[in-house]
Amino acid sequence: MGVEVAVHGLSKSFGRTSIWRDVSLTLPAGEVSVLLGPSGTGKSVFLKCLIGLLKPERGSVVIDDTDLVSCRESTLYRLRRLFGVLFQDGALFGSMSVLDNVCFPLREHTRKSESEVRRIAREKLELVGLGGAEDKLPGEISGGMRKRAGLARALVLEPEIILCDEPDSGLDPVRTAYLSQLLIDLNAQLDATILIVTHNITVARTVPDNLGMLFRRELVMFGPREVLLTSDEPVVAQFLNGRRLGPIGMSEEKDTATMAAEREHARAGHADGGEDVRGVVPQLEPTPGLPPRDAVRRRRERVMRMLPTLPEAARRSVLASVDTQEQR
Ligand SMILES: Nc1ncnc2c1ncn2[C@@H]1O[C@H](COP(=O)(O)OP(=O)(O)OP(=O)(O)O)[C@@H](O)[C@H]1O
Repeated sequence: MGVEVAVHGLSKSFGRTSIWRDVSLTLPAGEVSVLLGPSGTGKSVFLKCLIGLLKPERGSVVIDDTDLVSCRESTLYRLRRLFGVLFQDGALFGSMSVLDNVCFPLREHTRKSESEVRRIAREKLELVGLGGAEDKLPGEISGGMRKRAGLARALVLEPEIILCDEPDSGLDPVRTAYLSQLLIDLNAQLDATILIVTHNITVARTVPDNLGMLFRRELVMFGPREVLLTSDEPVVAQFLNGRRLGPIGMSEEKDTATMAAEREHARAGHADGGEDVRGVVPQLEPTPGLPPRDAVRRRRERVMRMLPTLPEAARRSVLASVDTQEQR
């Protein structure tokens, strides 16, 4: 099973520019979490801090009782082996075939024989539905296939934690839906802890067990999906509905005068865009034939324990989903 990642009081700046401060959240072991946030709020920087590629000024990232921020270089190297990362652009080597790209981490980090390396790489390519593309170069396959090849490469070292930086960027809605299903299927098969960074509202609504959001250099919220999906918090509600009306503007933050003017426009019947979808939509389930996700049972127990602390709307939604699960 995947491991828990406990982030406490994390702050990161570049020079005098603070990216975010005092971020605390726990990625529960083996569950799928999504981190949302407008462009430029530091989601990718957060992922890089989690794997120790960037060093935050303050705070801790604890995995298996070890703080990855303050540990020695050799310990960091060992802890990094727990992670598989899908970078935004897939980060494939353009001159290597898809198969060689996926073999790469095994050749670099293990002493496995060449036939074993190829066997594992082919197995992961099958898992992401790329069995037939192994001899192609990255430039010869579609963007969606490159994402899946990047995912196969992220999986070869059997990671316990999978980080996906905008797996949906550049994909059409249909391919995004396939990728979302793939992530849920992988979670059912591997039981790894997964964190997905995205702007995509549909992914945020349908994939994760837990949702969080970064805005104005802070973690606005993080918790069970029902909490954010039923939240009236203006930033969260605006983002999850893709509306112009609200605190988030084109360059991240709006002043009060702009917000007031936009409210007037909306009152006068000017369309605001957005979907205005409210409430908790059903979460994706593994493809029929795959095992059920163990995370669902563990999460149910965990969320039931925290039920008294949740807002009323979230509580009702959790109880309704528990009823549905029990009726099956
Ligand atoms: N190595 C770096 N040195 C200096 N500034 C950086 C560095 N890496 C990122 N930044 C800055 O940190 C901020 C957050 O960047 P980041 O890529 O994490 O945002 P993001 O939320 O992932 O954005 P997007 O959704 O558009 O990908 C940006 O202003 C970026 O310019």
